[in-house]
Amino acid sequence: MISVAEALARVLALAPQAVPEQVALRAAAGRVLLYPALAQRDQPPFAASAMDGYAIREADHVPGAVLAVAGEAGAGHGFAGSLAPGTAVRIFTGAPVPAGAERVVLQEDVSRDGGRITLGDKLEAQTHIRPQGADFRAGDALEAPRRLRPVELALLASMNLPEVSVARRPEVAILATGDELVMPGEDPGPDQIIASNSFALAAMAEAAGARVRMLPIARDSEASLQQGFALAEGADVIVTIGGASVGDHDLVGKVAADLGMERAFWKIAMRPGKPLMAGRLGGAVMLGLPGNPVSSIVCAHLFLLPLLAAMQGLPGVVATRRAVLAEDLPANGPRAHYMRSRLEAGDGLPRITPFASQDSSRLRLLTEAVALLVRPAEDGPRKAGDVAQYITL
Ligand SMILES: Nc1nc2c(c(=O)[nH]1)N[C@H]1C(S)=C(S)[C@@H](COP(=O)(O)OP(=O)(O)OC[C@H]3O[C@@H](n4cnc5c(N)ncnc54)[C@H](O)[C@@H]3O)O[C@H]1N2
Ligand code: MOO
Repeated sequence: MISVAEALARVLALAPQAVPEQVALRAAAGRVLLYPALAQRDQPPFAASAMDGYAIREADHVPGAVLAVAGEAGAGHGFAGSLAPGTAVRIFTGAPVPAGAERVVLQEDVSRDGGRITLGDKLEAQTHIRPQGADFRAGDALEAPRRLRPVELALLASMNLPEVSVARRPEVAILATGDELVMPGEDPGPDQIIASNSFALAAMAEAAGARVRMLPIARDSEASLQQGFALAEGADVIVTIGGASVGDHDLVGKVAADLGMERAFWKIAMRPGKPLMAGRLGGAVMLGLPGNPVSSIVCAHLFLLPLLAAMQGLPGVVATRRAVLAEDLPANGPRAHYMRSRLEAGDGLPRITPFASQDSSRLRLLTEAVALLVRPAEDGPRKAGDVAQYITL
């Protein structure tokens, strides 16, 4: 059995390059910007007032100075002339600062009498002027690749970019397999259970930028699985659930191989998730996830999400963080163990406690977990207080 790191490297080696597509800014939320986006103009495009008040010359900035108000500058409507000595221009937040003006005094700090203002006794050091290009200059880049959050959309808009080049969303086909499965809301027979994993996997894939095609459940027969794979035609990633192990009804690997799947691996030194398989099937990457709900979801965190990231031009990494063990742990076996755990605040690093049961069928327990404690294969016994790695769920 190969290690988790080797398995991830082989999965990422299957990832095709990101395909660029041009989309309107309104459709770009959550998408991955593939190339640096260059500002088309300075922002602000002119020296702008940061406050409502009066634009004046530096030489006139003396306590008690009396200045004649020569005109007005509003946001969107600048003052046409230039500011003569001994004069002020009424100015509002966002307005271009008139030529000749060197600072803005707040309206609260002056008294106005008809066409004149008198400066107060106390003067401020701040000029209340935002220099041209203070936020960014024409040609400045929003670096890529990066996933676009709301704030980046606002930045791209202010750079005057109505469209951006983002990675095409990979399409993921999800194929649950098993005679025992029915969909939620259907009428399960006495030996049946409800298919649950696909709902978590679909949501995870969509949150990672993919489009999802949820296929009808395939039965434990070669014909039904072949039909399932046929329905996955055209998808970029085919995720199967279940039928991956060694039982007589675990036919996913066989049917995929018959259809020409080039296997990258089957079985990894990992718990949960041992029977994971991966390969290339036609134009798609195939990930064969184990059926146990926790196993499939943990494998999706460790392999499907990095794969989808890589397919969109992002690094395919699983971020780990550090925590302190809240209790002693016995030595780990030959498979890396991803233990469902809770976290609590500590002094410095958080404290992590794995649940007593790590049964890979227990979804409800998984909903209580916020972290997966990573126990490397063959890790020795650990003491409370030792530092360990975890993955956030
Ligand atoms: N003799 C051995 N038996 C098993 C081994 C082994 O090495 N030797 N490995 C075990 C491990 S580890 C896992 S994990 C499971 C996974 O096996 P499969 O991938 O073949 O999964 P199934 O047998 O189809 O299902 C396992 C379990 O999960 C339920 N299931 C399946 N699909 C869904 C779904 N979409 N939603 C909810 N639940 C699902 C299924 O009913 C089974 O209870 O094999 C061990 N056996
Ligand atoms: O590897 Mo299995 O996923 O432990 O239950």
